[in-house]
Amino acid sequence: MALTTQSFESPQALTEAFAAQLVSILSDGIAKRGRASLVVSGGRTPLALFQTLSNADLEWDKVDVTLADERWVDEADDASNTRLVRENLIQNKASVANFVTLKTDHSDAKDGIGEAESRVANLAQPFDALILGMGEDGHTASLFPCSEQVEAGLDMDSGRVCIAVQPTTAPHQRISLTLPALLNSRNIFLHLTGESKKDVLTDALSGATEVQKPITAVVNRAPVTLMWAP
Ligand SMILES: O=C1O[C@H](COP(=O)(O)O)[C@@H](O)[C@H](O)[C@H]1O
Repeated sequence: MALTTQSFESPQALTEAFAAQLVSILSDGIAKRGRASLVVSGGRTPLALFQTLSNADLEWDKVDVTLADERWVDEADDASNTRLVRENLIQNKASVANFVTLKTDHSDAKDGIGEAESRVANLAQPFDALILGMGEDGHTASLFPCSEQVEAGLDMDSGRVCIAVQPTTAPHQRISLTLPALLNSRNIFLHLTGESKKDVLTDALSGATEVQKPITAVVNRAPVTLMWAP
């Protein structure tokens, strides 16, 4: 297990420090390789981070942004992670970034997998930075422990980059990057706020199986930096 924790006294302090680290990583990626890639998560946790990042000085026209997972809803829907990213991150100075979405026009996520994988394949990899979130059930990206697809999503030998997921304890069909696709990242962050999420992570890392708490599958295989504030 390789988890390094950076704790902050407030969500605002976390946001500022995290944004600065991401800018440094992405700038370094641009300097070394000409472009940089950032994989973000949806949900509520990254909202302030997205807003702060969107105002950061960076050669955003050389940055590719995509999502670790998406709810299979129209972009106009409040639950759309794409909408969240467009309205909060792909704004201001970051409005010129190349945002690659996972959602396709197919009505079923299973039918959109091929197209989504082709889009991701066009991005330079390994990704420079991956920001994961985590749900109270230990899911990360949309690798839900309650879903029939969790084992396939965690399969390191599947050869798949994306998977369609139907959670039974959360709304909406999903598309998610698979575990091997997520791990194909130079810098992996887990972004959590609040005591209860920290407790979930501590419990998960003290004996749960990867299928029970998919976040452990990431921490078991790669260096992960936990960015946490109360
Ligand atoms: O459904 C999702 O949940 C997780 C956690 O979201 P949060 O609202 O608790 O921050 C998120 O990481 C994932 O991208 C999202 O689709």
